Amino acid sequence: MTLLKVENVSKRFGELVAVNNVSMTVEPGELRAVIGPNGAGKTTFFNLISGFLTQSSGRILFDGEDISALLPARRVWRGIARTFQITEVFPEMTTRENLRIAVEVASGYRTRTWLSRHADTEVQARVTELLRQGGLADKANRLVGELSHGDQRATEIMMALALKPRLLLLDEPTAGMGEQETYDVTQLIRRLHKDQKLSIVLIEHDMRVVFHLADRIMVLAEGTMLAEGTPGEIAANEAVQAAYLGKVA
Ligand SMILES: Nc1ncnc2c1ncn2[C@@H]1O[C@H](COP(=O)(O)OP(=O)(O)OP(=O)(O)O)[C@@H](O)[C@H]1O
Repeated sequence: MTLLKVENVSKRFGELVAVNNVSMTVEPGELRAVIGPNGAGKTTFFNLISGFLTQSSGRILFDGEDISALLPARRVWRGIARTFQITEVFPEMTTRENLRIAVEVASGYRTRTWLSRHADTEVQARVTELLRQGGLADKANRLVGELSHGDQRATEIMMALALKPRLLLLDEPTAGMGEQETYDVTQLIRRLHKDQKLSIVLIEHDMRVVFHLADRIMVLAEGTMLAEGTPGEIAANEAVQAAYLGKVA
């Protein structure tokens, strides 16, 4: 069954139509990129999926159920997790502590004052697994604020994964990063997608990242969907070249 179905969604801010009648489907295990020039409506589109904004019209189905009216937290519990353009971690805490908080929240232990030995062992095992998957094992005891931008992003992504999402939304995961960090974060996303068959939608400006990762790409321009297709189809699309890729080159 289709995992995410966005149907004819629009978002108006007064006179401005930031997202104009956009539809998109994401199948289980798919990695979908959303690209487009500045102000195209990408972040607004993400905010509609995650529930930080409510659409002016249209609807959003997740796993066949209409989630259009659900608050963000409810969508998280349904299985939609997201990261932000600006990394959201606790810089004064270690990588392990950051992940531990996320695991405790995900397992409902965060509100308890005391954990049984069994629960504690379970949490620790999950944290260790996430550290390993995120390539962070050797940085487990470092303060996150002292890590490279790429490792901070990896920590944030693994915190989102602690929620065991069925859909991960990544808003410009390589924003502001140098070559090496961009490469490392791209490899991490690729691993999560390929090894864990995680369904991912990502907004990304770096075309090398997009064409390396995406199964399918949707191009937004001025709030409307300009094109949709495989990386090959998008690269060959003249409207896209004219409106977007041409400007980048
Ligand atoms: N809360 C808001 N109120 C009013 N206008 C908004 C709001 N959020 C976004 N917009 C406008 O909607 C349009 C789309 O913005 P959005 O941030 O979604 O684009 P974007 O494609 O993510 O851009 P960028 O690549 O620069 O992040 C822009 O014209 C923006 O100014």
